[in-house]
Amino acid sequence: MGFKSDLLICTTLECETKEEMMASMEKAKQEGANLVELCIHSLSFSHISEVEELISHRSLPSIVSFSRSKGKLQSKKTWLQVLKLALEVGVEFVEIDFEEATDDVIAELMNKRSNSKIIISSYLNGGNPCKEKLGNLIIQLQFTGADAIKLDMDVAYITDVAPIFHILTHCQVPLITKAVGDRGLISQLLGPKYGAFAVWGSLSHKSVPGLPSLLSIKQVYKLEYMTPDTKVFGVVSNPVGHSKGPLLHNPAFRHTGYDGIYVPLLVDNIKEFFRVYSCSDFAGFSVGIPHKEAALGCCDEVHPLAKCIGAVNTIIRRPRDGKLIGYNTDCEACISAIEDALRERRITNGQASHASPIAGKLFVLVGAGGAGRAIAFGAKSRGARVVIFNRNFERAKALASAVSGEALPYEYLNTYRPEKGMILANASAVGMQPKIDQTPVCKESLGSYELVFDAVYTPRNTRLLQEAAEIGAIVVSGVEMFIRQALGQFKLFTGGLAPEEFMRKISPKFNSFLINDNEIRTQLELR
Ligand SMILES: O=C1C[C@@](O)(C(=O)O)C[C@@H](O)[C@@H]1O
Repeated sequence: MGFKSDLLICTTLECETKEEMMASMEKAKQEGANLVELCIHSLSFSHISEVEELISHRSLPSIVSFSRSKGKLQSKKTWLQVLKLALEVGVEFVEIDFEEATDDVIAELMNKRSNSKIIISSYLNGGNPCKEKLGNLIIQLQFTGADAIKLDMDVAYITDVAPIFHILTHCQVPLITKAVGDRGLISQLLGPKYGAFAVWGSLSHKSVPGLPSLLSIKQVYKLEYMTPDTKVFGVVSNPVGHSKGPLLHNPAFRHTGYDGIYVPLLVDNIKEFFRVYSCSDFAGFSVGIPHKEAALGCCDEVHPLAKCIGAVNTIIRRPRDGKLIGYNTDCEACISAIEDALRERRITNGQASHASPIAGKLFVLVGAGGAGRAIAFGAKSRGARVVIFNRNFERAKALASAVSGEALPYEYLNTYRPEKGMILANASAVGMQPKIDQTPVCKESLGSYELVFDAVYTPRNTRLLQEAAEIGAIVVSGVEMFIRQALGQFKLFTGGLAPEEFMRKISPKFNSFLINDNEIRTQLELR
């Protein structure tokens, strides 16, 4: 893997006082930034000498920017004075808005500078501009004679980011681009692949929609290692922020020396997503809620198990012909985790047998979405009797008929106790972060279950699992299913075996990663 040591990792500092700005700069440095954007327009200062002091004492290479439209009514004179002063002090970059960049201003700044570079920036509001419009704007920006140009644009959908990659590849001048908003995240995470010389991140205490944290850039994605050949993988989901996929797959790629990156993909329309991101670089995908069923229709070929389940959680782009092939790794992941836990108990009790410990059992499933379908088919394939509860009764009935099971009205779930020793599997989102105080089945009803499984893995120990453990049931966490389905995906993504021991070793860090700095260090030491 190549090392792009010259990648600039930047964060924007908007602070009221010089002292705050200095402290934030220090923090940015600790979190891995090697460049900061000092927004002078956010500062309250009574004399320009304060700005001079700030710039002279900067602890990181800096971009001095001063947006007059966002500023605190400083006059044009102050504005120009600040920019010229920054050049005199020898700051690395000075940034000006395209609207302010008249020929006179540019000439004045060019005359003043020695080694500083001038960035001319523009903000494009309104989403989804066509390639031509973007191309024209870039030409205009280049025409100013700037050393680098910067383009921030609002995006409404993840597919609106694609033109950014196009212009990054074709621009003649160093280009910085940012797609603003939640759906713009990949503009930073994949930018270096397409030639971006700088990426933006946020400080850990100040999350900004659409920006990765500086810590995740350095520790999780390691963007400085990205090359044009890096293969792109990601989890197509909505919401996607809860996914621990990036924390598992990125270190696993590195551990095995595979040149890939795995990113969160916040997708609204999955068909459109695959239509737009159709090049071979986008090599493989995990599919999460609510897209697992619709994903089936996006594939050119579907593995028989996934077809039978009616849900796809893994898609790879076949290198030889670019076709999308769908798989389901959820089914085996969940059922084998439940079987292993039951077998362990049987072995402890001296009752080991070769048959599936699920065979003949009453298997109570909550949820009939993509994950629920995979679990229902898995349970049926092992000879269980499947009973399905789902808020939407029609969906429960449809799934029950597909697995020759029974659907019961959701209201009966809490009183359903036909026999002892049943298995309960929650495949609904009840209990998932942030609603962690919720549970699909009340504690009083859990006594009839020998084993309780929860597909929810954020948090690791859901209320359902806590209460099941309290009454002595065997509990199987969604983390186990998550790891197993990811092991299957890794194999499909890379064609090689997944580093299981390593992936298991890093998974206990999931809950605290990116929250606590010490945890991140521990994670790093593990690698
Ligand atoms: O259900 C899940 C979880 C997941 O969506 C995630 O959160 O990373 C990834 C999917 O592959 C898997 O089937």
